[in-house]
Amino acid sequence: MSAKILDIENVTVSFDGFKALNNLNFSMDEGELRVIIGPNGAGKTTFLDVITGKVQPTEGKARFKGKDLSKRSEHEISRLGIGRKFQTPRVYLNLTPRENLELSCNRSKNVFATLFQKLPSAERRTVGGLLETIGLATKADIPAALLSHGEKQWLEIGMLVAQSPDLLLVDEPVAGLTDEETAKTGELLLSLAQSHSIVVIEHDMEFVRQIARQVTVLHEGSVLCEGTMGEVQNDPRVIEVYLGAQEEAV
Ligand SMILES: Nc1ncnc2c1ncn2[C@@H]1O[C@H](COP(=O)(O)OP(=O)(O)OP(=O)(O)O)[C@@H](O)[C@H]1O
Repeated sequence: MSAKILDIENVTVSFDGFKALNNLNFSMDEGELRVIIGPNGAGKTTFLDVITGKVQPTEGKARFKGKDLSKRSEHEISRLGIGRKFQTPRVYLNLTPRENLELSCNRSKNVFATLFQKLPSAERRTVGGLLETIGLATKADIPAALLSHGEKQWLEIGMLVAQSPDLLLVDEPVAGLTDEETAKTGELLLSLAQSHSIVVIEHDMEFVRQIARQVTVLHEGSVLCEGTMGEVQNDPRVIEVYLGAQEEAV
């Protein structure tokens, strides 16, 4: 039996009686890349909030590598090895991509120490490798403010990876990106999936098709169905609550 990196058991989250998650059960193996889709309000963000400790379950348990996450702070959970990428990039715009990555490699030191002290050679190599991985080697030393929206997203993904998490949670990484940037983001996540477990939330179906192996569909706070992209997109329940509505909107 392979180890479960995430195990969510009968989790309910109530906001004043409204169940944003409703008896949700979900598990994921170590090394998996899982895409989560579902209509607006299905509970996708709340699901990530439970994993990162931002929201506590009203009922049920969330476990990471067998460790109960309840009553742990967001900071503690991040130190256990869970990194989260929010929808809008959070990079230091006045610093260069290299400096942003150096800071992330070295969270325990303060900003000035990181910027003005020489990094140990192993860390310099890591930053160099990360700049290659995220496709920003040629823009490593310009202010991050000059990067495109897509490049800022890749930089933030790189900053997350620099902290060596075992599990990456990535919320709508291609919203607002060009088609070319979207395809490159897919390649980046697929390459990171070789060495990390990753959960991606996304609405862009082209992108989901590009990266998805296993897809979980959330609806009204519960798992509606799970399977390969082919299985999920032909499931009449998914077409009814999600994909059908998406096509009408196009
Ligand atoms: N703090 C809160 N207080 C009250 N209701 C909330 C709170 N957070 C979320 N909700 C409600 O819970 C439901 C699930 O929200 P959530 O943001 O998790 O959905 P989602 O699937 O991420 O949606 P979207 O695709 O629009 O981002 C929504 O109806 C939302 O209004």
